Amino acid sequence: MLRVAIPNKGALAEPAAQMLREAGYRQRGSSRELVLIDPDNQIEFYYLRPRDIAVYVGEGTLDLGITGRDMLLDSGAPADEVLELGFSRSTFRLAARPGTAKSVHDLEGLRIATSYAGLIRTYLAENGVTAHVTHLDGAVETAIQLGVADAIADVVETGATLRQAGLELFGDPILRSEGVLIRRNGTADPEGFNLMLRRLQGVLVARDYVLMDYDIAADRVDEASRIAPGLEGPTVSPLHRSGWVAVRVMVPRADAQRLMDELWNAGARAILVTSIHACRL
Ligand SMILES: Nc1ncnc2c1ncn2[C@@H]1O[C@H](COP(=O)(O)OP(=O)(O)OP(=O)(O)O)[C@@H](O)[C@H]1O
Ligand SMILES: O=P(O)(O)OC[C@H]1O[C@H](OP(=O)(O)OP(=O)(O)O)[C@H](O)[C@@H]1O
Ligand SMILES: [Mg+2]
Repeated sequence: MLRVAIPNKGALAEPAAQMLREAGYRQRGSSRELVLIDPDNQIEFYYLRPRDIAVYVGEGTLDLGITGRDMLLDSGAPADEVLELGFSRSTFRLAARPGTAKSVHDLEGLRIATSYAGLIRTYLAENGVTAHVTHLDGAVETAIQLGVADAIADVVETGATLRQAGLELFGDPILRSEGVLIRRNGTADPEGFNLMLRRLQGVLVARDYVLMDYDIAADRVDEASRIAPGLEGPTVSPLHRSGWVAVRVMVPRADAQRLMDELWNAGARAILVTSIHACRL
């Protein structure tokens, strides 16, 4: 059986389980379940703390895992990212009270609190800065108010938590993170790995793309295909109306409205957009 680590709580847990369900895997019904076997797919899912997942996968105890890129790199575990999953997007950034610092170089000799000590130590070293790093489990924004730190390095999504704490971002973003599928580096593909990869890729494509159908005069297909080329070129079928064809093409969901406008201007009519429920490319 393929053994796969899934985050049991936090920002990654629900989107990871949802993506696996969409990929046709069983997921647990209650947060009390720590292990779930999906016999149809020959997979054991282990629900673990997101921070521990890279460690288990890096040691080879588990074959694959879903965690955040920031957690993977912070752990230093010998595991590689194999697929970006597009959820739990965040940026790892420096913040402090206004006026404290303008860049990482202003942190010389100061105290920095973070849950990602590995990441920040590497970043300080890369920038030739020596500072005191204090590791905290969470709620690091409060460390400044409590006088434990002069600056923090933390995960930022909307920035609402920082604003609430009266803090400001400074310096360049350190890392852009999202949920990722990971595996131990330098090992042979575990049994069932390629199947899971293809299924997850299918979910990503089904989420990001829509099908666009339209009718158009045959002599304008080339022009329309330049507007919406599709992944592997459009499918063109004959229509009863002479000189016209039906075209089907996959387009990014986010571009659908703009492409419909442009295709209309290029002579396309009866333009329809349909969601993709599942796919295997
Ligand atoms: N508010 C957020 N929005 C988007 N992604 C986030 C957010 N907070 C954390 N993440 C990302 O989710 C992943 C897991 O972080 P999370 O905060 O859930 O873990 P944790 O702090 O160990 O768990 P917990 O907060 O439950 O103790 C990380 O990759 C992080 O970048
Ligand atoms: O930019 P925002 O949208 O405000 O999100 C960022 C916040 O979310 C995370 O906290 P979490 O809820 O995971 O608590 P934690 O600090 O205990 O990990 C992160 O550590 C920030 O505090
Ligand atoms: Mg957290």
